[in-house]
Amino acid sequence: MLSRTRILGSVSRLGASHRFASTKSLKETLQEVIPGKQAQLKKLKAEHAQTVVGDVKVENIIGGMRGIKAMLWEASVLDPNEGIRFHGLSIPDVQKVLPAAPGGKEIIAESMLWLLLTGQVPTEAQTRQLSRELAEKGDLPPFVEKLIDSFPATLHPMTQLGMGVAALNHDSLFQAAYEKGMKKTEYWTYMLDDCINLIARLPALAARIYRNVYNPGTPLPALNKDLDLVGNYSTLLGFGDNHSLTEYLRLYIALHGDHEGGNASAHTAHLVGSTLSDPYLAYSSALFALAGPLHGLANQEVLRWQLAMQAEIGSDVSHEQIKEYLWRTLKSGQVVPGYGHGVLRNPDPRFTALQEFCDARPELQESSIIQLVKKTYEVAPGVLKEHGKTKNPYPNVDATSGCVLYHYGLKEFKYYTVIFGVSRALGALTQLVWSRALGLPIERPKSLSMDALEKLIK
Ligand SMILES: CC(=O)SCCNC(=O)CCNC(=O)[C@H](O)C(C)(C)COP(=O)(O)OP(=O)(O)OC[C@H]1O[C@@H](n2cnc3c(N)ncnc32)[C@H](O)[C@@H]1OP(=O)(O)O
Ligand SMILES: O=C([O-])CC(=O)C(=O)O
Repeated sequence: MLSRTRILGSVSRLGASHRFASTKSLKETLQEVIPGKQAQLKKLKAEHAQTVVGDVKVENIIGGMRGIKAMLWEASVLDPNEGIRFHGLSIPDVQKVLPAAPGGKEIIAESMLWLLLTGQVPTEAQTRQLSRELAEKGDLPPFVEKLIDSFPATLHPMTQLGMGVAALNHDSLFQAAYEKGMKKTEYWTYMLDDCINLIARLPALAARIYRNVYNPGTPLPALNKDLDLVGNYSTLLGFGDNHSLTEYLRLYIALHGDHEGGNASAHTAHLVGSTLSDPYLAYSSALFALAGPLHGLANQEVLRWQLAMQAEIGSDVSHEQIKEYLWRTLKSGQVVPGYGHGVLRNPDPRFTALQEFCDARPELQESSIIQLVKKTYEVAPGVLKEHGKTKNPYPNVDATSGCVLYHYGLKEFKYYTVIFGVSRALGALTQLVWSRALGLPIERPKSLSMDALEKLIK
């Protein structure tokens, strides 16, 4: 593990303005940081616009653009072997330096958001100030409550979340200012205001969906202005007195916040936002990408698959029995959910951090579902290597994220991707602010038909 001194070094390596933040607000801090980034981009354009940093092969074009370096994304970069770094900080680094909730130990959404947006580690006071701001802005407009309440309980929670987020654009400050004719230099400030308002409203929106689908008629408490975002979310879900689950949700939501720009949800937000669509519409689109089983929905699929395994072969199973079950899944032409990755080539450090959370808690050590996930991890990479298709036979974060929720009583696994959706807003919305601050253009890559491609090859 890195020493605190080395982590502080890593934070300060980000530049003179990226040391530990002062007493400034989030907007004031960004105001200070933005000119330096704008100058960096100007220099890159002036000195390196024609510098070649990679080449494009036919396999990239037909292979989902895998491997092409094609987007600017400021808050995080994913290394295939080491995993994600947020402004240069690894997961163990952020676990050391980012403020937790009062009485808690895990990173919270606010401190992660501050780091993602500014590249700085917030002080305790700044974190609390942001928590209060989010709680004060967190109520839903009554028409959105009515809209959500009108959905049938059988409508998938992710569809409800995406529709609710899109409807919140009724109040978009960015869109209103655009209609009035704001200057390009003002884009980012309205974008920031919208992004903060959206993040603030996600707990009330996501919890209302949970209440309507799984506990209809149960009253929803008012937001507590002294709680952090996830503390409030957990309370609204009905788990506020379960400290372990609340802490787990804090860690889960902070760690899923950003995974560089090319993943399907973040990229969707970036693409839609590049048309100057407001952040509610951009993030709503991202949520529908997250709702696919190869991406965010895999966390629901993992649990469904592990429970089916448990129902078929029992809880106290041998490695050999799990191997046979894995082979049955593969031979039936299905993917093993929670394994493989588009970029990672080692176990996902988010998976490792969530496993460490389990290892530190005796009640989780005794949980049959958590033990089954662990045993599966012990044999799945070997089976997937032997199967020989996937480039990465190791677990991704979805392999473990749901089982802790399940153990602590949040058992409705069709809801799990909504929690991921509350989290991914932190990174996707951060980049929308940066895209507007840097004046990035509309995204428009070149496509080719197979005939056009063959012509090019000749
Ligand atoms: C938060 C997240 O989004 S993390 C990802 C969550 N998704 C999952 O866990 C679903 C299971 N995993 C997968 O489907 C894939 O590994 C993905 C979608 C994550 C990555 O896809 P790719 O980058 O295309 O993976 P890769 O290049 O290794 O795929 C090569 C082949 O291996 C297969 N493969 C990849 N992962 C798996 C798996 N877990 N089980 C079985 N086969 C797999 C692919 O389907 C592909 O088969 P094909 O040649 O018949 O089309
Ligand atoms: O990076 C990816 O492609 C998928 C992923 O793990 C994420 O979005 O969190």
